[in-house]
Amino acid sequence: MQNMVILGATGSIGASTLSVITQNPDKYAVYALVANASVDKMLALCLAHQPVFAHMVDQQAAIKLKLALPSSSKTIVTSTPEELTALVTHSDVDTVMAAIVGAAGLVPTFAAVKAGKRVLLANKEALVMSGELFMQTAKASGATILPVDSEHNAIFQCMPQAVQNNLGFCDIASEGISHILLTGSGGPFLTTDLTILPNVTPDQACNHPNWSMGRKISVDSASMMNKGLEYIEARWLFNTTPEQLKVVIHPQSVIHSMVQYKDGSVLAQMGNPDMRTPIAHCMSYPQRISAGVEPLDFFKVGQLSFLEPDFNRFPCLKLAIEACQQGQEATTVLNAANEIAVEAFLQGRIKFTDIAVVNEQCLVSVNRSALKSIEDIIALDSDARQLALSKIKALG
Ligand SMILES: NC(=O)C1=CN([C@@H]2O[C@H](COP(=O)(O)OP(=O)(O)OC[C@H]3O[C@@H](n4cnc5c(N)ncnc54)[C@H](OP(=O)(O)O)[C@@H]3O)[C@@H](O)[C@H]2O)C=CC1
Ligand SMILES: CC(=O)[C@@H](O)[C@H](O)COP(=O)(O)O
Ligand SMILES: [Mn+2]
Repeated sequence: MQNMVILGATGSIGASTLSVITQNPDKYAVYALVANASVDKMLALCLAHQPVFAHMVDQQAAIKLKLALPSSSKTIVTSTPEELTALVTHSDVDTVMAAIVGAAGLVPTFAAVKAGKRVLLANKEALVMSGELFMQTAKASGATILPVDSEHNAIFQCMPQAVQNNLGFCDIASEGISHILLTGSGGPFLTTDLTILPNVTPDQACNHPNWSMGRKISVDSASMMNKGLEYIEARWLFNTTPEQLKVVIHPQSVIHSMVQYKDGSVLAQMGNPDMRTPIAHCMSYPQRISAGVEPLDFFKVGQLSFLEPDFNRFPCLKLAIEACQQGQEATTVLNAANEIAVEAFLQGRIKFTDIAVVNEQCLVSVNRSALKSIEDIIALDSDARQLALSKIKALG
C-alpha cells in the first residue's frame, strides 16, 4: 500500500489522480489532500476519500472546512506552511503527487524531494524555476522523480532503462539517442487568423482542442508557452543539449512525444489524451495498473499530422527556448512574468498577445543574480512578478 499526499487535490490533475486511486483501492491510500481555497471541492473530496489530513493554504478556507466537516470526520485540517512541510515529509508518506499550479508548488514539492520521497511531478513550473537544484537535491536525497506531464512521461517510457534510472544526469547520446521530439498540439489558435489573436477571449483560449485542464495551463497551451516550459522541463529531466531537443506540432495529441535513435528508429508513446494514463504509469512504475482510460482506437483517429512551429504565431515558445539557453535565472524570470501575464489576461486586463510582450520585456530587463538556493529563486521570482505588474500597468 502506498500512502499518498496530493498537492493540488482540487484541480484537474488532482481529480485524475483520485480517479486512479479509486480504481485501485488495494494499492493506494490517501494520506493528505492539499489545496488553496476551494472549500466546497475539498469538503467533497474529504467525504469521499477520508484523508488523515486536509490542508488549505488559505487560512479562512481552512476554518470554513473545519466547520463544514461532520463531527464524525477523523480528518485533521491544517493550514500553516510548517504544517504543509510536515505533511509532505512525514515518515508515513511514500508518494507525493506534485500538482499545485505554478510557482506556488515549488516549496512543498521541493520539500518532498529533499525528504527523499517518490515524487510524481506534474508541477512543471517547479522544474522551470529550480531545475538544476531540484535534480541535484533528488540525487542527494535518493528521491525518485517520475514525470507526470504527458510529454515527459511519454519520453520517459521511450527511454532505455539506464536513462530511466538516472534522470537529470543521463547521457542520452551514449544510449544511442539522437533527438527527443517534444510534441505539442498547437492549441486552439493553431490556424486562427493572426489579426484576430489580439481579440480572443479567455474562454476561447481555454478551449483546448484535445485536453481538459486548468485555466492557467490551458492559456499556456494556446500561446505555446506550455511547450516552452516543457522544453525547459525536458532539458532538466533528460539532461539535453539544444541539439537534442526539438518541438513538433502534432494537432491530434495522440502521440505524446517521441525519441529518435541513431539507427533511425523512432519510439513513440501513444494513447487517448487522458492524464490518467501518465498518472497511473507514475503511480505504479515499474508495474502497470488500470487507469480507466478508453483504449486508443486507430480507426477513429484516422490521421496523424505534424508541423514545424511558427515562432511568429507563437513568440512565447521562442522566448522559452532562448531563456533555456540563457540559464536558470532567465527561466525563473520568464515563468514568473508569464504567471502574472496569464492571470492578467484571464482577468480581462490585457490582450492575449500582450502575454508575449510582457514576458519579453521582463526577460530582457530583470536584474539577475546567481541562484544558489530555493530562497534565491523565490526572491528572483518575486522581483520578476513586480516587474511584470509594472509592465502590465504601462500597457494601459
Ligand atoms: N491539467 C493537466 O492535464 C496537466 C497539468 N499539468 C501541470 O499540473 C499542475 C496543475 O495543473 P491543473 O491540475 O491543470 O491546475 P488546476 O488549476 O486545475 O488546479 C490547481 C490546483 O492547485 C491548487 N493551488 C493553486 N494555488 C495554490 C497555492 N497557492 N497553494 C496551494 N495550492 C494551490 C488549487 O487549489 P484551489 O482549487 O483551492 O485553488 C488546485 O488544487 C500545473 O503545474 C500544470 O502545468 C501538467 C500536465 C497536464
Ligand atoms: C496534458 C499535457 O501534458 C499538457 O501539457 C498538454 O500537453 C497541453 O497541450 P499542448 O500540447 O497543446 O500544450
Ligand atoms: Mn504536457
